[in-house]
Amino acid sequence: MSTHTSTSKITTTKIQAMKGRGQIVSLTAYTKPMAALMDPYVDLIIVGDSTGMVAYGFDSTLPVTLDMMILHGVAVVRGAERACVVIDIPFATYQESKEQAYRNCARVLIETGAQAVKLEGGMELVETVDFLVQRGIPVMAHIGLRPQHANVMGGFKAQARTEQTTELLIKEALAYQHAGAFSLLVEGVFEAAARRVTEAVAIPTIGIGASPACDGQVLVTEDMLGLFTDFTPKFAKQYVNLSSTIAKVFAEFETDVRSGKFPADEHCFGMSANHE
Ligand SMILES: Nc1nc(=O)c2c([nH]1)NC[C@@H]1CN(c3ccc(C(=O)N[C@@H](CCC(=O)O)C(=O)O)cc3)CN21
Ligand SMILES: CC(C)C(=O)C(=O)O
Ligand SMILES: [Mg+2]
Repeated sequence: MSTHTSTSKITTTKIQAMKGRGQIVSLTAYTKPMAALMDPYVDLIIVGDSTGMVAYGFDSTLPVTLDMMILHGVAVVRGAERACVVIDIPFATYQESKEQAYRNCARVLIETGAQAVKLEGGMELVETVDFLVQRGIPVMAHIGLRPQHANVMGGFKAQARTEQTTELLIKEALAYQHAGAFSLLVEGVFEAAARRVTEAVAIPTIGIGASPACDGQVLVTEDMLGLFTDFTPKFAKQYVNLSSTIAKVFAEFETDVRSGKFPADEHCFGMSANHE
């Protein structure tokens, strides 16, 4: 049951103010019906570039385009009455320059009506985030495991295991806060690092594979529902296996069609009372 009493839109400033007031609840969505189903229960909906792996079958998020994110963003915004909607900006559409980032992030917000964008980065992207926020674009900064960096990192590997890498993560988090990010997405980091980052910054941390120490939690919805089975990150809790339910329905449909049980009279035009 949702604890929210009003149906007014949750803004990025409301999300920012939720730090220290209980856990922030978030899930990913790529379509209108999923967004509408989760809207009463979540504070934040992230239109993730994980859609490239979950819905399109790519083996990384790199081939996802700005046009794909905009179309999914349009759909999700139509299903999200109250949750804050944040859209992932895909690989190679913001790293070239802060002007390129502004042009593409502005296009995403204008064409979708979402509240904010999410960008993956380290220290190299702080100046860009500052540029965007000063010009009216709310940014969630995605730190730690950055799937768009998988080719440089040698795959999807947990981050901030050592004291040195933990200190770098804290430095990045503080720099993004200073640049005006309204929140941080912290992915795939060791518990001690997530806890120290969350304690160090005044903006909320939303974790995925980043321990309960964060100010909020997000999961890829298809992982939680058992609708994505190509791989399972250690941090993905599967609440239900909808894949097996759906497969059973498809098998039943096959049986019905092959046996002539479907369609029945009630599914057909002109077959009700009198056959000539
Ligand atoms: N369906 C889905 N769920 C996700 O969480 C997700 C995506 N797709 N696509 C984009 C990224 C990729 N992510 C991933 C993918 C794989 C692992 C993984 O298999 N990790 C291993 C090894 C970790 C290590 O070596 O440190 C694990 O056991 O969790 C983690 C995150 C998270 N994101
Ligand atoms: C970590 C999650 C929210 C993400 O970036 C994605 O789904 O693409
Ligand atoms: Mg992403």
